[in-house]
Amino acid sequence: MHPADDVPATRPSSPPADPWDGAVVDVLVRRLADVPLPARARPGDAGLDLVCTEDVELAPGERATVGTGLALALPVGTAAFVLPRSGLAARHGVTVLNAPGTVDAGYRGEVRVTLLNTSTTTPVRLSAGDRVAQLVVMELPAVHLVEVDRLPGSGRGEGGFGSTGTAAVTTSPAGPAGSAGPAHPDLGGLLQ
Ligand SMILES: O=c1ccn([C@H]2C[C@H](O)[C@@H](COP(=O)(O)OP(=O)(O)OP(=O)(O)O)O2)c(=O)[nH]1
Repeated sequence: MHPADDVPATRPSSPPADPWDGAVVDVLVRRLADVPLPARARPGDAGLDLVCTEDVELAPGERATVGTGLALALPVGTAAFVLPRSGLAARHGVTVLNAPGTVDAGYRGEVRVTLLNTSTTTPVRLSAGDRVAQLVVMELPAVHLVEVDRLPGSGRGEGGFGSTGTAAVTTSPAGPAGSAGPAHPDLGGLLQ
C-alpha cells in the first residue's frame, strides 16, 4: 500500500468555526500571568470567560477583588463589561458586585473582578484558574447630548419601576420562607 493510500481524501474536520455574523473588533490583549486567553465557551456565546489568578475564599456575604491576569487595549468607541456567570450565581450565589463592571477603552491596567458571595450561610472557595466572570465587548455610539425643554411623547411615558405589574412576592423581615435572605444587613433595604 502506498503510504498516502490510507490518508482520507478530506482532512479530519477541524472544530467548527465561530459562526459569527456581526462586527469583528480587534482587541489587543496582554497576559500578565499564566492564564488562557479569554474564550467563548461555545461558538456564538456573547461572553469571553475570565479566570481568576488567585485562590480566594469568600465567607458568607463577603466580597473580594481578584485579578484576571489580563490587560486590554480596546478600540476607542468600544467598552468591555465584566458580567457574572449564571452558573456561579445560581449554584453558589456568587455574583459580580458592580455588574456590569465597565472596562474603558483607555484602561491599560489589569482587568479585575469584584466578586460577592451573596449566601448568608455558605462560604465559597474559588481556585486560581476558575472561570469567575465573563467579558462582553460592545461597540458604543458617540453620545451628543441635546438639551431640550420638553421631551417627545412615547407609549411608555413616565411609567417604570413595575408600571406593567410585578410578580407576586411575599416578603417578611426575615425574607420569604425558604429564601436565603439578603446577604448583608445593608442589602436588606435594597432588596425589598
Ligand atoms: O469590574 C471592573 C470595573 C472596572 N475595572 C477597571 C477598568 C475601568 O476602566 C477602570 C475604572 O472603572 P470605573 O470607571 O468603573 O471605576 P471608578 O470607580 O469610576 O474609577 P475611575 O475614577 O478610575 O474611573 O477599572 C475593572 O478592571 N473591572
